This record gives sequence, structure tokens and C-alpha cells, in this order.
Amino acid sequence: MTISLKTQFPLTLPVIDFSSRDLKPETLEWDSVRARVRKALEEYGCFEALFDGASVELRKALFEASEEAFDLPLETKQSTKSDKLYKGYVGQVPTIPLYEGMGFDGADNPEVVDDMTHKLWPQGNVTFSKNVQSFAEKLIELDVKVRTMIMESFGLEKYIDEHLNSAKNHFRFFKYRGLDENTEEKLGLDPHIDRHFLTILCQNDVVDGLEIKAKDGEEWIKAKPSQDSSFLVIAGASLHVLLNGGVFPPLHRVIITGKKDRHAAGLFLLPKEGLIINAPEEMVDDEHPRLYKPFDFEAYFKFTYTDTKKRDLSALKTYCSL
Ligand SMILES: O=C(O)CCC(=O)C(=O)O
Ligand SMILES: [Fe+2]
Repeated sequence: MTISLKTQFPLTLPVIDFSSRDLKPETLEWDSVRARVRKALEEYGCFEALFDGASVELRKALFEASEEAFDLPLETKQSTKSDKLYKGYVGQVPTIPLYEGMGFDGADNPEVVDDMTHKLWPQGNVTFSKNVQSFAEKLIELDVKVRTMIMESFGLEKYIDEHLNSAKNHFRFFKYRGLDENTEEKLGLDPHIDRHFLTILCQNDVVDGLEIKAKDGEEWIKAKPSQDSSFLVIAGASLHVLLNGGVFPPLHRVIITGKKDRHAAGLFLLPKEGLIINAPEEMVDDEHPRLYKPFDFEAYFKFTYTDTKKRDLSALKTYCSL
């Protein structure tokens, strides 16, 4: 009799602990975490990071702030819209009616956060801007550790600073409306790969819904956080191209099953405008021929913008493989 491994052992995402105060470069602990990060990003394209930098209180405050912001009148939320792709408010999209998102670039810059806050609350909202900023700072700390480890693990030490400086951060809140009485589970967000370098996500504890597609299978793995202090780190297409395929950008989606609203927040590390991404020579040899043409993130983003079906690995290959 064959036993289905799938039902016996549903896959779970790797969990990696970043919470030690001694987690510093050039220590045994750093090397061991780095090896796990590399393996997770090769095999799953993502992992759950335990990181106690953002306290339970801070998360609670952040999601309260997010609720407050999404409760504002539509017109106010729309005032954060900008003509740049992916900035400001997105909502009322017919194919994903439960979804709303709001975000801005440069969350570590107090002026930027204040500007966004004033668009939402013309009289100001100090609690909101303070919480967003502290939260973003913690996520940035984790991002620097993760991307430094990734570069080191591929022997790209000499490019670490250049790579860290080649990204800007975009902070984003999401709200997915809970289901009505008679609605069955619904798509909150279409399956997609992230197009940036790296994404760090955090969701409110009561409502899960994010699912990650396993690399070599059909299974959708539920990305339910195992602890309060965890974040989900996801590799994006830009990192995949930079490392000549060395990390896997996983397909993920959001499915809403319950009546409660789901709130999430995340930091997206985007290639800076004008950056052309090209895998360093160190990533290319006879066994690993160069996979992609020089890659312009803005152009690729536009390519995937209107047609959500283009947000997967095979469309990336069609777009720029050699
Ligand atoms: O809501 C989430 O947890 C995921 C959002 C997401 O995947 C994205 O914005 O790229
Ligand atoms: Fe995503």
C-alpha cells in the first residue's frame, strides 16, 4: 500500500532564528544561520524568520494604525495615489475585490512618513507615523542581515555594499476584507512571484491566508506564522536574476476563508530607478551559463503590470532569458 506523503506530512516552511543578540558577521552562529538562509531560498524561496526586534506591542499598534487608515473615506485613501507604478493606494480592483493596499517608498525617512501621514490625516497623526517608522526600521535591520548573508553565501562579499545600496525600501499595508455570511473562500490576491529583490511580510495573528507554492510540486504551503515574533522573507525575481538563478522566487497567493478582515504589512526591497541588474561573473561558469539579459526592473515591472498571468517564472524567462 502506498501512503501519500502529502497528507502524512504537509510541507511547512523553514523557520530560521535571527533573534540572538550575538548574531554578528564572522561568528559561528552567523555562518550557521547563513547556511540555512541559503538552503531555504534555494529550496523554498522563502522562510519564516524569528526576530524579536518588533515587539508584540509594536505589531499591535501597527495593525491598529493600519485599520484606522483603511477605515478612512475612499477619497482620502486615494489622495495617496501617485502616477508612479505601485505607489500609494490600490483598491477596488474588480478581480480581487477583497484587497486594498497602501504604501510608500523610503519608510526610514521621517519626512516621507510624515508626508504620507498628512495626506491621510491633514491634522497629523503622530502615533501612526511613529509606529510605521519604528516598525519599518526593524524590518530594514532584518533585510540588511538577510541580504548580507545571501551575498556572502554565494562568495559575493565584494559586492555587498553595492548591492545593499542598489535597493530602496517600499513599505506597504494590506487589508483583505473578511467574507460575508454566505460567501465561500475567495482569492484575496492572485498567484504571483514578487518582482523586487526581497520581501519581508508580517500578518496579524488571527487571520492567516498567505500560501506559498512548493518549488517542485503542486502543493500550496500555508504560511501561517508559528510564533508572534515571526516574519516571512520571500525572494523576488530581481534577486533571482542577480544571482543567475541561485535563489528561487516562489509563487504565492492570498486566500481568504473567514469572516475577519486580514491585515498584513511588509517591506519590499526594490531595485533603485535606472539600475540594470546583471549577474556578476562569479555566478557564471560552464555549469551555470548566464541565464538572463541585463535586467531593467522598471521595464519588467511594466511588462507584468496589467496582466497578472505574467507574474511567474516562466513569463520572466520569456521576457529576458538568453
Ligand atoms: O498579503 C500578503 O501577505 C502578501 C502580499 C503580497 O504577496 C504582495 O503584495 O506581493
Ligand atoms: Fe507577493
